Amino acid sequence: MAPPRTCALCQTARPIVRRPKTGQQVCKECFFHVFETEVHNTIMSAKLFKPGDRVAIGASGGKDSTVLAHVMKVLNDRYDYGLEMYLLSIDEGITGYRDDSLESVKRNQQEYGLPLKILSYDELYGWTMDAIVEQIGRKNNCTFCGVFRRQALDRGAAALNVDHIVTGHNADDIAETVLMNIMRGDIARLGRCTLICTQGEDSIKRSKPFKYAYEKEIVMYAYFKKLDYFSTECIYSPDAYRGHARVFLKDLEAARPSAIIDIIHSGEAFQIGEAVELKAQQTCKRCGYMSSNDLCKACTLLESLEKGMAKLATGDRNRRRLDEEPAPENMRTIPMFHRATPAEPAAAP
Ligand SMILES: Nc1ncnc2c1ncn2[C@@H]1O[C@H](COP(=O)(O)OP(=O)(O)OP(=O)(O)O)[C@@H](O)[C@H]1O
Repeated sequence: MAPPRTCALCQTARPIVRRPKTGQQVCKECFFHVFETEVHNTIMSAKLFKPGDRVAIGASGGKDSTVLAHVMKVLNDRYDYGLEMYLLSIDEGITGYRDDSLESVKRNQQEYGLPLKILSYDELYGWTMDAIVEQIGRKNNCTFCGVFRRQALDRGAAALNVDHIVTGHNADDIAETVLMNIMRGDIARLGRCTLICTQGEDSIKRSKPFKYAYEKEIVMYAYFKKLDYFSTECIYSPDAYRGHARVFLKDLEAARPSAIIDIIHSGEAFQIGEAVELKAQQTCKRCGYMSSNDLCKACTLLESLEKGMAKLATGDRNRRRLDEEPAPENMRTIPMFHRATPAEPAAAP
């Protein structure tokens, strides 16, 4: 069938893309507009922000967060959200990967004129991912990185005195997570993973304005807008199990593009029974970060690194050996978590 001569939306210009989400043939300007408008509608229907909110954009320099920073700026100006926005980057200390992607973030910072704060694992934990991988190897290092990043983002946000972090998690990421939680039988997480906005007891709000944005459309947007981003995958073997979910999802999407949204809706529709409620939150006895045990996950993992026994930290089998090993005298610990209150002045980025 010959392609249509005019854009399905404006009926005037020549179509140049076929929207992966809907199959519509649209022109470049209409594609930008419909993509931005859908994100705006997501933000409005979830009531993510109110005027005056201070919001940190988790900026990794990759495609999703680069497009997020751009679109957040466009929408904040176009619809007068009244947000005070910051870029927040965590430097995991991965040579040849994060150092390069942070250069993209710095260039974007110049272009958008948003203040940027970079917080490194090295300054917070005394360990870079390069050093962690040296001790633990490539298997399971994602566990350390994920736990450390989550806390680092919260601490960076507290230093900026913001109470809301937005991340570039997209519809594909969320659908993959739904599949992974089903495959693992993790019903408690299944109930939470489709939420557009999460907030622990005293934690900082996190939200995902790209919850319904397809990865393919994000890539197209970045390409046609000529955005400056870093496109290499992490050199320390991305999460293998997620990789299987990703391949499976891509196959489903090829057969039926709505599969991504359908899986998200299925995840949302699950009713979570009382028996699978998450453990109650308290604060870590060592660093004050929220935790469901005496020690938070980051302190536990850091202790295992300091004892030189990090390989034992990610499985339950050898936990006892790890707990029995005395802590080294000069063991590094994470500074006390202190959430700035609105009355306090924010630290300079
Ligand atoms: N080092 C980091 N510093 C700040 N934010 C981060 C960092 N790593 C991840 N994030 C945030 O978490 C989101 C999801 O991260 P993930 O690791 O899945 O990367 P991704 O899907 O490749 O996204 P991106 O393309 O933005 O890197 C990112 O879009 C970003 O908002």
